[in-house]
Amino acid sequence: MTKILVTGGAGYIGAHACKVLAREGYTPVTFDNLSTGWEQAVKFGPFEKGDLLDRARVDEVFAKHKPEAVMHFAALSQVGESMQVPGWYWRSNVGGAANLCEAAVEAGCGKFIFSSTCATYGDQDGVVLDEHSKQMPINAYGASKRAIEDILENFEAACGLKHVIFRYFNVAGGDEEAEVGECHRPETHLIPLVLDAIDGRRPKLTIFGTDYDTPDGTCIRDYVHVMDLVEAHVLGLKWLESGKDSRDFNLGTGSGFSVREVMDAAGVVTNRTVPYEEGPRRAGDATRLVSGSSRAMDELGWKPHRSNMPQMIEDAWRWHQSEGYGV
Ligand SMILES: NC(=O)c1ccc[n+]([C@@H]2O[C@H](COP(=O)([O-])OP(=O)(O)OC[C@H]3O[C@@H](n4cnc5c(N)ncnc54)[C@H](O)[C@@H]3O)[C@@H](O)[C@H]2O)c1
Ligand SMILES: O=c1ccn([C@@H]2O[C@H](COP(=O)(O)OP(=O)(O)O[C@H]3O[C@H](CO)[C@@H](O)[C@H](O)[C@H]3O)[C@@H](O)[C@H]2O)c(=O)[nH]1
Repeated sequence: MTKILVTGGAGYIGAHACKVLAREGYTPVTFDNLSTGWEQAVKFGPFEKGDLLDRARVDEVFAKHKPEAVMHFAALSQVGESMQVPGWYWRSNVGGAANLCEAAVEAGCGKFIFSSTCATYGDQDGVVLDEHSKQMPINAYGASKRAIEDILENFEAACGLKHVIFRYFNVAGGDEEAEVGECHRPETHLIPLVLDAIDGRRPKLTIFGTDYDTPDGTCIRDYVHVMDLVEAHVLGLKWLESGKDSRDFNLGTGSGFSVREVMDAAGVVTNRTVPYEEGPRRAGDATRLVSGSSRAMDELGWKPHRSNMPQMIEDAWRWHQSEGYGV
């Protein structure tokens, strides 16, 4: 079976990608240092423990498995943290990606699918964010991802490495069977934190900023279901397999939800109230990030049919109430 090297396959999105790749007849080979991931999440193919900054180890894994393509999910990915330790983000995300591209090219692997982010667009309130929008990141995380997009352009020009770049908006929800799910420790993402507050795992949710220029004063994001998102990656893989050119795609739905709207929706789905307090803004947060693009739907034939707020919360809630990875 065709092998795909999945960096970050022990993490939230990477584990869901492995599940869908296996379902589609590929063998996902997870490469992960377990810094924020879980060995228990690696269920659908072999596991190779390693760090992308360890070039010899990356080479070893390419030589052993000879993957047809790379899906590169591994990264440090917290906006707030990136503003506290920017050097770590640049070193790990950008250095790791450069190593991975070089190793892929030297091993004769010519297809690369990359998890980028709408955080590369920065804070452009009122602007529809499509693939032509200017990229002006306002935090170190987004800047490191923007730099990796440049690396991919350079590797294509210099070595012919073909790529698909996916700029995700906010990823939420989980596998319908709850075999894998969102498990960040510490958790920083809004929906799992809202669910933690609802079921008493945390005393309350803190809303980061209520003075933004939005109808209810809280930040607006575009949420996309993780299973829809990883299905787009399989379409991206098939795009490259069919010999098409490198391409970038936003992955969002075009609908924005404020922090308060997410809390309200979670209250309805779970039939509970969300204990909360209002707090100050978090450094690096953009006011509004909503996709204005249908390129993935038009060109890849992507159908994000689970990406509605009640379904995403329901799937996240199912995982939340399960034993998860037992951690
Ligand atoms: N979660 C979101 O809403 C979202 C939105 C936009 C983009 N993304 C991107 O999607 C990707 C996956 O995000 P996630 O939420 O699944 O994160 P995650 O933290 O759950 O998964 C990342 C995985 O990468 C591994 N990893 C990190 N650095 C590594 C290194 N140097 N070498 C080897 N393994 C390493 C971690 O151990 C972890 O298993 C990231 O690139 C992130 O930037 C996520
Ligand atoms: O306790 C919390 C946590 C979050 N928020 C707010 O909720 C929104 C969403 O925050 P979060 O879930 O942390 O996601 P983002 O900071 O938007 O970042 C996510 O979404 C980005 C794309 O928008 C990805 O690139 C990142 O990897 C991913 O972490 C933001 O306005 C936060 O300020 C709160 O008010 N309270």
